[in-house]
Amino acid sequence: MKAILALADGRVFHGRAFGAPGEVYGEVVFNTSMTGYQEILTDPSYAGEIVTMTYPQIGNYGINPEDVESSQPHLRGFVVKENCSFPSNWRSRMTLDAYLKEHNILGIEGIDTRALVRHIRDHGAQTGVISTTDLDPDSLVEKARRAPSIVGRDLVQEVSCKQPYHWTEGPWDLEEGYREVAGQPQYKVVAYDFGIKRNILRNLVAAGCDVTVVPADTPAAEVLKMNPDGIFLSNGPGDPEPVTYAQENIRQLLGKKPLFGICLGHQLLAIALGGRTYKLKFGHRGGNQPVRRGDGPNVEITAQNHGFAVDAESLSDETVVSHVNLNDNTVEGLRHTRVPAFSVQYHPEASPGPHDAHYLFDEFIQLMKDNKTP
Ligand SMILES: NC(=O)CC[C@H](N)C(=O)O
Repeated sequence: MKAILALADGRVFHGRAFGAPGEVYGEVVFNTSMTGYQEILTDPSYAGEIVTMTYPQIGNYGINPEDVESSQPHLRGFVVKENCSFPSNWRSRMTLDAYLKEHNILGIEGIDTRALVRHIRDHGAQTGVISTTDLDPDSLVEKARRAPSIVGRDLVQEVSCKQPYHWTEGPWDLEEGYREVAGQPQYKVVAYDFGIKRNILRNLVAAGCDVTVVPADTPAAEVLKMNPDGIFLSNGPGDPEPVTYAQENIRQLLGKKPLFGICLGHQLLAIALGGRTYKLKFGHRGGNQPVRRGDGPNVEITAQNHGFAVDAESLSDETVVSHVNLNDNTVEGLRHTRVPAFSVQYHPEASPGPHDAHYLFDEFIQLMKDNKTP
């Protein structure tokens, strides 16, 4: 079946449909990870986005029930050069095509993804439409132009949990799969779910935390009533600016309990501290983004997935930029000098990606230890 991807600026790509048929709009972005498509599909941070994979063949190790970052895919559409119909892996249970059909996600293959990515790099990430029902390029470009932009929309409400829950699953292991962690947890953590990835929760459990996940709009007072040792601010989709209730809650929590934020959590913390965010031209999405830690020679290779960033100029004197992206000098981490709060724009939990930044979970533990009230 034919399918078309049309961008708001008029560029059109013809391809073949896989996954579910239909029509969707979303912010067209690209991810340069060579593996990890299942984790990418199920990362709630991609809600509202049409994701292009730069690696030319996707789906070759199939779909297994373990490599998921949430219970279902969240992205709007999936763009690949070649979708592999004959996966080979001992854990594979179904093809990518069958999985996307099951979850009603549109895929388009046979796209010159190199040309698409170069176009996005030159002209910026923008709204696009994938369709199998309307094959008129002019009509699709017009639909892409009229579709809502990712800027200014609160997508957190679409993905956050509705009720609090307790998380106990630890990291994956070849022999046993995901396992519980032995021993009594030492630190009570409340994790705000702005679209949280499971591997963050698994890493917190592995670091010795008793983790309760709460909905994104849980009032600060309610969180404080639970008397946690630390509060985690999760990753999540879309523009941080309209998520004002979270910014307000974070403002109220600052200085009361140690705070650790990742990605959207980092952006929301920055806004709560008086900073601003802005939309990057085409974002950072992939598993090999170099980040410099502090002023020294330490460089981490990191997993990233974001389209917005914190404006360094907007930060107060009390907020230190702790990490910088070596590709474009954007802010990758911050730390408050007076109250216990720090955050990173990238993903120390990887999944998919390198584990260089795993030490950040230990830093959160240390911060909770230093601030523990007897
Ligand atoms: N992974 C994330 O949390 C992404 C943060 C935010 N949605 C962005 O695109 O910048």
